[in-house]
Amino acid sequence: MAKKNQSIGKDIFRTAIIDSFKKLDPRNMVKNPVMFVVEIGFFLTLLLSIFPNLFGGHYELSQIPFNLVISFILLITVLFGNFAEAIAEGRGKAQAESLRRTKTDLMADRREKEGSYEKVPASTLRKGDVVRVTAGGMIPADGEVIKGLGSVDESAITGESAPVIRGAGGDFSSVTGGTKLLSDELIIEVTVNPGESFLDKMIGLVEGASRQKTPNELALTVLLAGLTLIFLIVVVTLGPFAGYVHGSIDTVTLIALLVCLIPTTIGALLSAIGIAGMDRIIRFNVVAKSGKAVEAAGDVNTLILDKTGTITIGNRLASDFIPVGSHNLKDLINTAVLSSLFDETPEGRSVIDLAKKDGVTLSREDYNDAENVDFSADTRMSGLNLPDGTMVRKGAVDAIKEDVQKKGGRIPEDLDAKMERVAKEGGTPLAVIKNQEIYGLIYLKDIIKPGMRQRFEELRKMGIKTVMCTGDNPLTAATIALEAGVDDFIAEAKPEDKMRLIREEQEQGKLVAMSGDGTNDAPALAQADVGLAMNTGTMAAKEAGNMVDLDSDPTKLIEVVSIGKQLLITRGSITTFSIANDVAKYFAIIPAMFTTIIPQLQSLNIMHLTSPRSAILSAIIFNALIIPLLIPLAMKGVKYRPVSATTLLVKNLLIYGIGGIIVPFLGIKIIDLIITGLGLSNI
Ligand SMILES: Nc1ncnc2c1ncn2[C@@H]1O[C@H](COP(=O)(O)OP(=O)(O)OP(=O)(O)O)[C@@H](O)[C@H]1O
Ligand SMILES: [K+]
Ligand SMILES: [Mg+2]
Repeated sequence: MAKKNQSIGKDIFRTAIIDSFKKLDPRNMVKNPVMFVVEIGFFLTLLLSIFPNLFGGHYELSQIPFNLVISFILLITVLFGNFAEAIAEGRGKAQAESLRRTKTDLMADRREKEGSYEKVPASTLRKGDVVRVTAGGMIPADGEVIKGLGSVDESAITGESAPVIRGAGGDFSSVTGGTKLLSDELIIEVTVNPGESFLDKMIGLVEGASRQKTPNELALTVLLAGLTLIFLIVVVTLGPFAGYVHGSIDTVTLIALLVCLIPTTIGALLSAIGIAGMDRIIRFNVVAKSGKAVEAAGDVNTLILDKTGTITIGNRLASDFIPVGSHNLKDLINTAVLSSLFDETPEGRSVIDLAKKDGVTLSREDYNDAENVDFSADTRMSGLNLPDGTMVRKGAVDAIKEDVQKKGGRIPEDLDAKMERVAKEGGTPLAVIKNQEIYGLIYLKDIIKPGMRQRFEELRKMGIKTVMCTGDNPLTAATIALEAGVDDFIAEAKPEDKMRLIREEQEQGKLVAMSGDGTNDAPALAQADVGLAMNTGTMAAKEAGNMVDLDSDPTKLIEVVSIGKQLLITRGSITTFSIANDVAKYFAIIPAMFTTIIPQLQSLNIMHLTSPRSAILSAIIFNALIIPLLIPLAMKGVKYRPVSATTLLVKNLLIYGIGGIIVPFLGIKIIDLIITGLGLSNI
């Protein structure tokens, strides 16, 4: 989607400038206490330019140009802050615009009560409606495929041109309105009402319309407001203090001092940093439902991944039939096909396909009166109940064994050895039963995605623990876990086990991220601090998670974590810089203010600025200029490499702390020289 427009275009720039002025509205500014104080400072200095003796004191005509200049610089400071926020928002708005263009007026084939189909505008479709889409047609609304299988071009949403398979049953059943069916026919049940579609929600998210301060941002805002209040008290008491030593400091100078001391740099950039972080996630084709989710990603300690489809390719196909006990291959294949006759999962269909190669096919029509039992992650079985009471199932070996034992059946002696052989190769064995007789195994093959080991290595360097959580048996799980290089694994996990694992980690004070696509993953996705749902997954999963990956690549959690960390580090670095920065301005202004009153303070005047007024001007100009200079850093983020948290902290303190002290010394001195050169040092 957004990959294409990464640069900031002319339009965004122009809109951002206009928005910087609109944002001057005090009702908006009050949300940012630090910058609001600067705005109040602007109004006061402006008033004092017009009425220099507003607060008493003696009227000096020479005061007016100086007051005006200070007032103007304060206005510019506020505008710079607003511009930073506006430009960060602008990119999102541009992306929303391009998404909106993909929303065209579609027509839909809606099923009526009598079962016939009628053409209606897609905008009238409601939750529960059933529509038919044929090859070449557009999918009119978000929904769940209830019949059929076809390839879909989702490039309008994901930017990926490779078609994806969508079909009934399994974890690939959800489709998105505005995408195009390339082959076959799908019957789809609409899952959303008008205006609530995935695309609508995405537009809202990238536009930032629903953006709220994250808890971290809120905490930092409170802290910055506290600092501002402290400096306000300090500066206000300076007046009487000067009076005590028989001097006086004019109000404009005090306001300039206050603005220099309060953390305006971070105050101005805080919101832009957050928006830019969200934006970076979007450019990775991940839609985050809140900024909080992105931040949580930066603090994640434990990553929970499922095996099938995340660590492995996930296209688990039947590759062999292995009879056990006294049963022959033919009987096993027949029973396996019977158990899979109505199983729409990729596993089920692959059994039918493999049997066909062995010359065994059964027709669904002959079994119309059989009762179909769908696969569920709870039972870990699927199959049929025939009208004569015969029960046919295939499923996870431990689940089948338990079932057979409950019915008083016998476990064939060679079952375990044969199952182990499959599992040790990383395959998934499914046992096949008719009533209480185990006929043999189906060997489901899956392979590990390339590059997984490396990615887990990176995560380890970041101090993140990876746990594979699978419904498969312990042996298969152990094989895959070892091969992929995860830190830990849990096997034979039911959906509630995933959730329990997440809770246990959270109870130890850890932040947990997981990715998932199935309906069975939904509770865990909701419980996790970061729940990354796959776009190919079911609606339930997408709704439960707080992020959706449009490319449906579960390993992207790794990038999401990096982006989250980068966001936190960027904010931390600029905060450090901002506060360190203010220390330097203190050294520029205080001596300048007091040297006439208390000559002893001359020893503090280490910067040797030309005149008190030039010192104040230089400091406040630097204070304003540093904001736009840091916008690129706020937007792009501080570079992040996987290293331990302490190394990172030390490094950033050195760069942004010490840098934050040195840079303004140089900057203010240079500005002072320029002002002096221009002959304005005694304005
Ligand atoms: N269509 C099916 N019919 C019968 N049994 C199945 C079917 N699909 C999977 N199984 C069995 O149920 C088990 C659990 O499946 P589930 O989808 O919950 O987890 P998984 O896909 O193995 O692992 P993961 O949680 O890593 O995705 C599988 O390991 C397999 O043994
Ligand atoms: K400041
Ligand atoms: Mg699964």
